[in-house]
Amino acid sequence: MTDRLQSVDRLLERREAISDLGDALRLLIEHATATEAPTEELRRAAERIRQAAGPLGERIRERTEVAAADDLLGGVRMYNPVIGRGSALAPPVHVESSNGVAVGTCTLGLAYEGPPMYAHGGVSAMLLDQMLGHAVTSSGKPGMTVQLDTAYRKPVPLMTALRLTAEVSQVEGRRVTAVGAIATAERPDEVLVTATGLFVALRAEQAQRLFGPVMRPRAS
Ligand SMILES: CCCCCCCC(=O)SCCNC(=O)CCNC(=O)[C@H](O)C(C)(C)COP(=O)(O)OP(=O)(O)OC[C@H]1O[C@@H](n2cnc3c(N)ncnc32)[C@H](O)[C@@H]1OP(=O)(O)O
Repeated sequence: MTDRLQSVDRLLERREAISDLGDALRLLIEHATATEAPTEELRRAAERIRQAAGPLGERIRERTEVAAADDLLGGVRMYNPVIGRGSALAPPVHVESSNGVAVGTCTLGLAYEGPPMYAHGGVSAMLLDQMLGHAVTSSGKPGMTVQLDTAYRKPVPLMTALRLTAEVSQVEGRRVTAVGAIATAERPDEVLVTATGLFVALRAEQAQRLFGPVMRPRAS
């Protein structure tokens, strides 16, 4: 096997392990949120979790370093808080996007609760920001969100399969507008939350100023 194939294998294996750890953390968070276990059990669990966290903290990256398993240009972000399989915060949303249109699916557990039984409004905004971002990126003009307007028409139910949609609606020079919505998978035409986002493609000097350190090749 060539070195390149071996390193691709190692990368895939690492991503698989990161996803597995992410699944375990999400299970932990969901159980820790939903648990009505005895107080003593909570204390024991906290101790065990601290012990498990220790070795992971022995080698950590700086803010200016991209995760070794990520591929920025290829759009692989293992720890993105919406889509990242390795992120304990991410539902995670599964997204397909092309030509300025994005469709996503996810189910939100109790950890995302705002009003009882329903999602926190900030979580809905976060999901939609990400979805609009995918639509914009897939249109070939990636940018950063400079404005996000959300309208909450009906509450988003937890523990229910959701369908998220987004599409580019306008392109004006460096400014790209996209619109999106959250519905349940069962009733995709019944809109629960909508969002309109304005994205701005960065000028080269802006990209350099904001992302200079992570754009440099990794020292081996
Ligand atoms: C697939 C991956 C999906 C990822 C999805 C997640 C997306 C995100 O969440 S991004 C993170 C959140 N966003 C940010 O942190 C961005 C913070 N903002 C900034 O850093 C700056 O506003 C920046 C660099 C984007 C643009 O710089 P700024 O100096 O504001 O604007 P500038 O470059 O001069 O001009 C851009 C244009 O946008 C306009 N603009 C900027 N902000 C706004 C705004 N809030 N409303 C309306 N127009 C605006 C400007 O007026 C200008 O218009 P024109 O070209 O017609 O004169």
